[in-house]
Amino acid sequence: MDARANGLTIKAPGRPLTGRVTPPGSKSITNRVLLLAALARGTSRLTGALKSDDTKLMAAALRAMGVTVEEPDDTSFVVTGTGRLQAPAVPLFLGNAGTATRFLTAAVTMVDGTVVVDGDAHMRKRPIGPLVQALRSLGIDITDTGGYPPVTVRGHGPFAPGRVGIDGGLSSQYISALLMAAACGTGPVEVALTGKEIGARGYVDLTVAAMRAFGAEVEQVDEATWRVQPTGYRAADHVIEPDASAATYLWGAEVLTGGAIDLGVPAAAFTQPDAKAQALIAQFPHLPAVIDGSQMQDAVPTLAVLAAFNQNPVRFTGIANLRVKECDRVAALATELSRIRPGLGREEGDDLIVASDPTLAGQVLPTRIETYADHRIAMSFALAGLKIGGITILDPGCVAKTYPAYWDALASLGVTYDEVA
Ligand SMILES: O=C(O)C1=C[C@@H](OP(=O)(O)O)[C@@H](O)[C@H](O)C1
Ligand SMILES: C=C(OP(=O)(O)O)C(=O)O
Repeated sequence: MDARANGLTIKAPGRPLTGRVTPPGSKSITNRVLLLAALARGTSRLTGALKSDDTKLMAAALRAMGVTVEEPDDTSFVVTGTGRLQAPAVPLFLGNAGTATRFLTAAVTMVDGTVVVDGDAHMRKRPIGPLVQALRSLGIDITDTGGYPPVTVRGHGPFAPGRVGIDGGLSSQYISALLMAAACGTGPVEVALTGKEIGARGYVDLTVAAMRAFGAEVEQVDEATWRVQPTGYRAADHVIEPDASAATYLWGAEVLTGGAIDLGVPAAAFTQPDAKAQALIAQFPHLPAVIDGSQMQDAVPTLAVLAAFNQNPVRFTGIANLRVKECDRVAALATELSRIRPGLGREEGDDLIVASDPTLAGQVLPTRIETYADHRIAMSFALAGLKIGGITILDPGCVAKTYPAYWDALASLGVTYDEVA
């Protein structure tokens, strides 16, 4: 099996999938601790790390700013920082890594010099305006391109003490970015939410936990305000937990095939928000009629594909910001589900409605699934291929963003593929 193939046609196994597959390290935690270790003075050993497009781009950007990032093995980074980032000689290219792009946009304001933060054509369509405006309100000289990358920062040192408001409605990553940079300020900084409730608060909790692990003092003053003390960061050794979003595909494969897949880690041990999806996945084929996806956003593609085989239809709510992820996931899920069987998925406002059809299982429905360069569309629709014959996932290599070994992991459970040239 070659993930560089134009497509992979999945052969429905027709039997329960059993075996042991440990998901790779968490993307969210890896990219947080890479940055925090880089901002610390001294050497930090990060183990259990994810090595994928998103984390390699983060590591490369940090190297370009004078940080030593060594890779002694496939799951470790050893990071040696000086407590300062240097201005890079060329623009930082961050592909379609939202975490790296947003986190670094705030962090590079501390650099003495000009930094351009840029991404690929997809990232250039993902909004960054609210973060840029918040940084500008702190007196930072920063410009974006109509609300999108590339962003140009003329850095002049750490944040001054004060308060910064941020609307995290489009992305919680803006809040995480400000919090992580704030600990390197010259005095206490308060980060306050403006606008309505954010999706995925759990990602901010993840940020606070990572910051504390590297010596930061951050307290949540109230529901909408965090106060960060100017401690800077202390080098630390850190064990990164497996990726909860990656785990959802394995939990999904297990319930869809009636199998038993040992992830080597219980669902309750994850601290990432997507682990909440496990309690829903365990209810398959009786998923609830309404699922609020706001606190488990990256798990929604997994749940949506499972919903197609559920006993009752499912409406997904709270997912408006799935429209500004790697692709418009609300539209992509509706379109690709309906490619399998007309009407299987549809949009209603920003909700996604998945019509359930348990009789899909066992049918042969030759379908070429467009993946829109979105790893989660590829990985979730592969689950449909476990039950339906003829499902082809186009551009299967896009899983390299967060789970390069995905196709091998399914193969290790006995799934086979035909390559489409
Ligand atoms: O902070 C993080 O690690 C992430 C936050 C979420 O994004 P948004 O905050 O942009 O919704 C999530 O979708 C992304 O995969 C990872
Ligand atoms: C939205 C995602 O990624 P990011 O925002 O980190 O690019 C994701 O991995 O589903």
